[in-house]
Amino acid sequence: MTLPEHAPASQPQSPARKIGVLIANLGTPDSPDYWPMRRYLSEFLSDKRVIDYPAWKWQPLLQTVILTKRPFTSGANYRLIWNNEANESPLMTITKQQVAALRERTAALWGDRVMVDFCMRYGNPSTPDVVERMVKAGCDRILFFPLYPQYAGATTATANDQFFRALMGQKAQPAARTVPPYFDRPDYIAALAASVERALGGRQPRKLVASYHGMPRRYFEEGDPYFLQCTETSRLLRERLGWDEDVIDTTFQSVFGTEEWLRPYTVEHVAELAQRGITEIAVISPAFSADCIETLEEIQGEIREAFIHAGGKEFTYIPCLNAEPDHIDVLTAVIGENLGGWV
Ligand SMILES: C=CC1=C(C)c2cc3[nH]c(cc4nc(cc5[nH]c(cc1n2)c(C)c5CCC(=O)O)C(CCC(=O)O)=C4C)c(C)c3C=C
Ligand SMILES: [Fe+2]
Ligand SMILES: [Fe+2]
Repeated sequence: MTLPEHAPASQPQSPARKIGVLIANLGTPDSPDYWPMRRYLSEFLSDKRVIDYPAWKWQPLLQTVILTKRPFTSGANYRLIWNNEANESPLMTITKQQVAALRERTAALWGDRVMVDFCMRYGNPSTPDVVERMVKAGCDRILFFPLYPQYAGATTATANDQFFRALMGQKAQPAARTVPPYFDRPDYIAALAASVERALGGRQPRKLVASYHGMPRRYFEEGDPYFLQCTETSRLLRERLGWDEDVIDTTFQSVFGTEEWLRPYTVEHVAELAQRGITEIAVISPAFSADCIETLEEIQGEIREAFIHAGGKEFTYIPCLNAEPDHIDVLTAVIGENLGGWV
């Protein structure tokens, strides 16, 4: 290609046009030590989509009280589950496995025209860095896929916000699409049901607790559809399993701060179940596409202990869909549908 005289020497030779599929998850600290934990939590908890108090009110409390103590307590929890071999959190390891599996599938379907990569909303690899890499590799179209089955302002919307902010920095801005929530897709529900059957060997438990990450109740009252999408996932899962209405309970975990969050709280609910004589339960966590600190430490630690302490006997944790082949099938199908007209 002949460049016009005024083109800078560094002008890129237009590389082959590609389509980027950018998988996004929440993020995770680079290490469980104090400063990486503090940096990560500060970025996360300064996000207005997560904590919506005015900065003048929230930042002094966050930067002094909360970020003095929480990096130590959260760091200790991350240490319990850390993948020491790869020196990263389980969320990072599983996200990499999901992306590796998706690359195989997309390569088989669309060859090297489609490139798959991942970014995190907080921490590394950052959304702007990966968008930049995709543009440099020749992507003139990007499909952005926040890996949350249920929409929440604090997860899907803030990931999308960050993606669009990253695009603001691009001179040659690619065309962009975002993937909608998939909480009610029959193949996602079928993959959840299969994970229940795998973990329980096909038997029906006395109670299956579907524990979703919580959020302040006020966000729901102000219009966030997360609660409704979670209850719909539970209902469809129960129907798919063919179980009676009282077998699955929907609960919410990970309460943070002093406001009322979505109820019932998982930790209280499992203790009540044990006290009512329901001493064998299974717990699934459909809002997480990958096992993370909230499932590996909170559910399998704190929540399990609350159940046993209240008289519970058998607590079965059903792992997230992670890089299971049927989960990768679902994600590939979602990608294929959302690439309509591009491939
Ligand atoms: C799956 C959906 C999620 C929603 C909804 C959500 C809302 C939300 N979260 C916080 C505060 C914290 N969340 C933390 C961890 C965390 N949260 C999600 C997902 C959702 N959050 C994931 C996948 C993770 C795990 C990340 C990992 O590295 O494994 C934490 C940090 C953990 C800790 O310090 O112990 C906090 C804090 C709020 C306030 C909120 C709703 C507005
Ligand atoms: Fe969270
Ligand atoms: Fe937690």
